[in-house]
Amino acid sequence: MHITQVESEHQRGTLVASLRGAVIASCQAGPESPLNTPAILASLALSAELGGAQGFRVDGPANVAAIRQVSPLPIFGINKVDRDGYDVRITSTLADALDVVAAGANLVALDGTQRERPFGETLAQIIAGLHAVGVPVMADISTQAEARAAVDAGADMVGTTLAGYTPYTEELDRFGPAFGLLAEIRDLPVPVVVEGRIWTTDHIAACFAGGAYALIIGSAITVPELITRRFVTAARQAQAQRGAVSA
Ligand SMILES: CC(=O)N[C@H](C=O)[C@@H](O)[C@H](O)[C@H](O)COP(=O)(O)O
Repeated sequence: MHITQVESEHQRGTLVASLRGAVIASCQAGPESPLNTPAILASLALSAELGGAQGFRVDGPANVAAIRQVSPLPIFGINKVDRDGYDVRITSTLADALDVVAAGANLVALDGTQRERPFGETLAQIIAGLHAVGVPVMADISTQAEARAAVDAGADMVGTTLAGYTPYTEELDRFGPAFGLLAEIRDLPVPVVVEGRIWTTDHIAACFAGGAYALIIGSAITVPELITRRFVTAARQAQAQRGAVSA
């Protein structure tokens, strides 16, 4: 249902304001993951909520609907679809975005880069389509220029999600959050969300000290394969060091 511009601004502003300082759990599982079913992702989300998470980032209508059934917390819906000929993947069309809204998402996160989108849609058109139904938009970006363009296109928030993952930022250090990009965009007129590669409490302190408005944490909360691998790798390194000392 379309609402007036004033109603939309009020609705979006209230929701964004409620997320200041939040830790949002990204509850996603790759196609190869044993956790990749809506019911299991809903349980993961509930566990994160018990731990104090204040919202979720969720991929696809089925997973959004399952989590909406178990929690009233804000959901950033995304809709990852691979389409031949396009590099954009995270919620690349307005129809993909509206599908996760219909499933229960309160906000939409989408690829906020300047790359070409299917059906010739522009970032500004997709954002306007979501604003027409009162839904705030977080633009996932990889550079300062993209962040500025996303703000000009109407984005309510920007997220550092794609730093290091676009072909032209692949040279960036992929260990730890995108602190360099955060420093470049912290003074934008919209909230900046640090998303991706947050693994330690020191990271969290540094993100907020660096101007982050909220954080989205995925793997370190909801991907046991990667959590386990981190500990196993540390164990192997410790053993190798002990071996080197005693040899
Ligand atoms: C680059 C990209 O497509 N990132 C995706 C965005 O939805 C997810 O795969 C990440 O898990 C998410 O950004 C959270 O990051 P991390 O799992 O590092 O906390």
